[in-house]
Amino acid sequence: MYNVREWRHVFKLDPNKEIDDELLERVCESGTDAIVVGGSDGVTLDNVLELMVRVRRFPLPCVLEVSSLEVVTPGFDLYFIPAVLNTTEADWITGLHFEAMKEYGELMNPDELVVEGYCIANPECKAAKLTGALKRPDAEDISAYARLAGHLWKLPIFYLEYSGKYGDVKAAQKAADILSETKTTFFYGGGIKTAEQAKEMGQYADVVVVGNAIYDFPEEALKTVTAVKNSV
Ligand SMILES: CC(C)=CCC/C(C)=C/CC/C(C)=C/CC/C(C)=C/CC/C(C)=C/CC/C(C)=C/CC/C(C)=C/COP(=O)(O)OP(=O)(O)O
Ligand SMILES: O=P(O)(O)OC[C@@H](O)CO
Ligand SMILES: [Mg+2]
Repeated sequence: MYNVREWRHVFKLDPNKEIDDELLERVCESGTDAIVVGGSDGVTLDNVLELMVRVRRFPLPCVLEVSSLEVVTPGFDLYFIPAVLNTTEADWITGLHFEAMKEYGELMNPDELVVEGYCIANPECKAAKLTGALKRPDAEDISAYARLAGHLWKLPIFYLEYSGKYGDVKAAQKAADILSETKTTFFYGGGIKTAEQAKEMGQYADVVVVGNAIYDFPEEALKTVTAVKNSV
């Protein structure tokens, strides 16, 4: 299932964090729709390849979320390419992407690349500090970014990112309303620690992303899959 429009839930695994074989197996066999390999610091080609090989033993899509040029490598089913909508630093919107086109343009298969319009709504998270997305967008701003991604740029994915912090449910609801009129798939990620939270965001987001909870609260994290899939 390589069409993100059909997904409801993904686990994001951080190559810079340890996960044992038993937990990895439970994560990959949980019924989640895909594994996204990504993180914003300490991500190297070595730890990306190591995790890719381990995830590849399981029959579900394995996606690399490209956070630096160093980790671009063949072998994944899909490549998610973040472009940060709410930064003024051009490197994170088109700059590194331009460098990537120069370096990998002739090698890449465009069908495997999926652009994510990122709205980073937690200015304290690492990705916000890295990319200079330091102004907290309010619900109205988030709606405007959803319109930018969905109506104007017609991106495949709008990603409302609260990395590490549970987000504003009303803002997610408004973004969902806007994106429901478009072909853009709405990803929500950030701070989901319980099945209840996953279910709540799953009412609005097309795809719910669970990251840190896998490492911090694995039993609860595993329950988020059915919670999202059973929500409307
Ligand atoms: C044959 C071959 C080589 C094929 C490959 C084809 C290919 C993939 C070509 C590259 C195409 C391309 C356009 C690449 C883009 C290059 C690039 C570096 C773009 C910039 C991306 C970007 C904006 C990064 C900023 C950081 C960011 C938004 C990361 C997203 C992930 C994220 C937010 C993780 C959360 O971080 P985490 O570490 O989990 O944080 P916590 O510790 O707080 O949890
Ligand atoms: O790690 P958490 O807070 O679950 O966030 C998931 C993902 O959106 C991070 O990019
Ligand atoms: Mg993380």
